[in-house]
Amino acid sequence: MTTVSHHDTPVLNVALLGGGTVGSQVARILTEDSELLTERIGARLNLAGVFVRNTAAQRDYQLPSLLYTTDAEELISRADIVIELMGGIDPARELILAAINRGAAVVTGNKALLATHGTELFTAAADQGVQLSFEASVCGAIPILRPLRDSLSGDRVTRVMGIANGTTNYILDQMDTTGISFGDALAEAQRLGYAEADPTADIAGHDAAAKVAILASLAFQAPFTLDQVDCQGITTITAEDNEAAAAAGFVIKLLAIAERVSTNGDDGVVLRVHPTLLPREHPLAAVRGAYNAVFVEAENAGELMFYGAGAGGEATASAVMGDVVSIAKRLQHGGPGRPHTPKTSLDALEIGHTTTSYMIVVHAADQPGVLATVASLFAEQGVSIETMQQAPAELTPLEAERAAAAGETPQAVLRFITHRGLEQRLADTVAAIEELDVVSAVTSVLRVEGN
Ligand SMILES: NC(=O)C1=CN([C@@H]2O[C@H](COP(=O)(O)OP(=O)(O)OC[C@H]3O[C@@H](n4cnc5c(N)ncnc54)[C@H](O)[C@@H]3O)[C@@H](O)[C@H]2O)C=CC1
Ligand SMILES: N[C@@H](CC=O)C(=O)O
Ligand code: NA
Repeated sequence: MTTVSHHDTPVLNVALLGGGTVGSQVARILTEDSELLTERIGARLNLAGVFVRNTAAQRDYQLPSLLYTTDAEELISRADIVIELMGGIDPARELILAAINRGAAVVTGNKALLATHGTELFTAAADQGVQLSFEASVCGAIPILRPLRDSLSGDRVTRVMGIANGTTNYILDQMDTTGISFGDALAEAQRLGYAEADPTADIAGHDAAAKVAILASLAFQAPFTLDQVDCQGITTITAEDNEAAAAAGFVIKLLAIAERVSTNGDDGVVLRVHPTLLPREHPLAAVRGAYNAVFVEAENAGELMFYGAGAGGEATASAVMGDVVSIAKRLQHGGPGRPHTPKTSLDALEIGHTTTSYMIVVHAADQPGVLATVASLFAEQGVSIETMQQAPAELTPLEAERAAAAGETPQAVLRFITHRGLEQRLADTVAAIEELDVVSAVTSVLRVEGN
């Protein structure tokens, strides 16, 4: 079905099923990043149409109205790659099968479907020799499925454990840190595009259960389904639970766990999703908002941790597009696709171009006006001060005696932490401070990141 455009660039037709939170962002990337994608793939991705319920509805990213259609079959018949972002079981299942049977490759983010009808879909794809990719279905933007399937395929995974649902993590985090009610936190998660169309799937744990079934299928190389997961959601968590957990030094997280178990001659995998108390210093306790994180334990690799945005339109669209580009490269070039060819036109820039913040420790005369003088140098460079602390310089008794005898001005230590600013301006500020007569030394300049 690949066609050639009038510029001799081959064209791959893409059908998008669903134009909601994630679908809209995929449409945006296909449109706005078309040139970049063409350069990476060696073929142009042509968005042939978007299957929706209502062609007249307003969307997060609006395409020309001609591209919206309610005729999925016709759209699929014109596609090399079909991206399913509708959610739900039917008609998503039937449409994916129709695409596969027509020889189109499929990308989906539909964990509910894969965790219930995965075997049927993967068998159909294998029979037809087409790709079915689904990185977006588990933990949004986090590349977790490909590492499990490919990178760890020479190892034996023993356990997968993590936070796999953004909505519930957001709700629990908001309840824990702001005291907001369950209902308000859920409404906010829906507004931000984290929740499923029916958020019961999130709060009852079914979404995390579907994800852990998919994770386990790849980790243990055996098919697992949603109904095999022991699942408890967060609907029963009360403010009292939160208070008791906090008082004991814990935080409540909804964990999804799949582990290889061999007890009393039974060898298999236990799959579970439930609210869990974690010590506040545990790495998973620090996973805030709609972020997800997954620990993978393997016999030879040891412990690995994957972390990133677990939900949201843009983040999830990134994972969808990763699958699309990978498939498109294979369709275009065969095998694993064209090797990565770096762009030579992109320059490596000097560090002065970056933005960061500084901690600057200044030893200066402890006398009126000095602080204002030093602070004015920040202002001159447009550097904003986040915090400033002043303390008298700590001298040993011997040093103090010697300084007094020499008639030296008492010294103060000023410690500044700046807001983020252009590195060059921060460096220039430090140089200007060092020039001041009232400054005896700048004793420490360190960059601050992660603030
Ligand atoms: N929102 C998120 O953060 C993430 C979502 N996903 C998955 O991606 C998929 C899409 O999610 P969202 O974009 O959030 O959903 P959404 O509810 O915002 O969008 C769904 C779209 O599909 C269309 N649609 C649904 N059923 C249809 C039908 N029967 N006929 C025609 N059109 C239909 C809707 O009109 C809408 O345009 C789901 O499978 C979801 O589980 C996966 C990872 C993250
Ligand atoms: N509803 C899901 C969306 C991503 O998979 C979540 O909250 O994690
Ligand atoms: Na992912």
